[in-house]
Amino acid sequence: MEDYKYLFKVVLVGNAGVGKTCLVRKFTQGIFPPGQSATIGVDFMIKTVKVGDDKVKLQIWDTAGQERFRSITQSYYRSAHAIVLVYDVACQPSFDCLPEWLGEIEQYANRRVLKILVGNKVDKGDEREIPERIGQSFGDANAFDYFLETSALDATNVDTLFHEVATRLTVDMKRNDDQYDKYKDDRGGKSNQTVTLWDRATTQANTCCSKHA
Ligand SMILES: Nc1nc2c(ncn2[C@@H]2O[C@H](COP(=O)(O)OP(=O)(O)OP(=O)(O)O)[C@@H](O)[C@H]2O)c(=O)[nH]1
Repeated sequence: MEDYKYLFKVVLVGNAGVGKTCLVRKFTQGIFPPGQSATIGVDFMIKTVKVGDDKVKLQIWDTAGQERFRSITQSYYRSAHAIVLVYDVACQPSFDCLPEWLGEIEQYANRRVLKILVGNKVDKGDEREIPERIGQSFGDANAFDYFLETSALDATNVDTLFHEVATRLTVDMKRNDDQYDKYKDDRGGKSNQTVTLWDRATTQANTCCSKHA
């Protein structure tokens, strides 16, 4: 029996070079990899975090931003509980491509997916091209659940980002569990598979199992 309550799949997307791999490695391994090369296809890493008294396992999928991998990465959207869309605050084209990425999310992801917008590389200071308030208003206007700015280089908000994802998904899952329990109680303890719940089988532990280069 695995020692965690929930398993969540988190998928990072965004233009090539915005820092997706560096964010994942900073969070999972505590390092900023020197000379990080472009991701080929997809890669994943796992980290378990505590949310209150619960252990929650995050399976973090790091996708390639390059256009040529698009058909591979699209297939990872469907099973994601959260999608983290990353741009580089010092790279206007990476921000300008956000609507295109949103289109992909709408087309391929679950309608209830948690959507997080991240402006990375805030350590770049004077090189910044996208002010924080512009990122925030894009997030608000496009129904993102959460927006924040990060730096994989100096670790700004990296833990906060993934803990926020874990916390929001756990709260959501617990709410579903409560509804499920209430539903069973209402039926005198009998459950019925017609109840619509969020991907329970794959989520709950111990059940069965650059864009432009
Ligand atoms: N200054 C600064 N540089 C960063 C940061 N994060 C990543 N980088 C640099 O940006 C470049 C690209 O980083 P990656 O993590 O490979 O970017 P990616 O989004 O995974 O790129 P693809 O795998 O091609 O999609 C590397 O040279 C990193 O060193 C950051 O927070 N600050």
